[in-house]
Amino acid sequence: MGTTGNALHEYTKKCGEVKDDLLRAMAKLLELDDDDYFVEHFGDKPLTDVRCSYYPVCPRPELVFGLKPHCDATVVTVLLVDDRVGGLQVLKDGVWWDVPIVPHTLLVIIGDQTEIMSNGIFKSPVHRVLTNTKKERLSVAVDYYVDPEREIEPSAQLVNEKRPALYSKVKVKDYFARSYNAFTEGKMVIDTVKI
Ligand SMILES: O=C(O)CCC(=O)C(=O)O
Ligand SMILES: [Fe+2]
Repeated sequence: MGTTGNALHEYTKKCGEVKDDLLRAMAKLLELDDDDYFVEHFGDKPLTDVRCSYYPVCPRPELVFGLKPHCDATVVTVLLVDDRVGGLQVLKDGVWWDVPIVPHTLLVIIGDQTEIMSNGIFKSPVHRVLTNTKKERLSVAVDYYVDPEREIEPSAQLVNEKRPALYSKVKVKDYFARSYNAFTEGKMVIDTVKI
């Protein structure tokens, strides 16, 4: 591995520790018996990928998205956003909100896999990136996924009479397969597992 490869390897390892700490805190918050509930769900062969995105200057931002609306199919995405230019927005109650830039901070986006496992208590937000007429923009996203050969479903501890399972069990690999089509068609893949 070259220098960039080493740096990326170190970076994803460190981000991995952040995401495990965060997922343990989330399991605690949900009062699950096991704080490692989410962490253990990754399985023996979890998938991690890194997406480095470059958004060039765009003369007509009203016509072109940097990245169109979507949800991440991850457990969580750890995002290093450009601290010189905004553009990331999240959809809440039908309104697009700018995600503020906080320098030297990692942004964590909850992904679909956490929404499913938490039976909808944690939501995977719809988000998008706008283009900018003056400044180019960079981001580095580290995506953490459960082992594609495993299945995910709502935690039994978060399913009861008052709150039945909101999502059906799905093999991660199958979820990925649907995810690409959904993205190109502008649909949300999580809707395909909603009960
Ligand atoms: O570039 C960004 O800030 C967000 C990227 C993103 O949403 C993604 O890669 O899934
Ligand atoms: Fe995303």
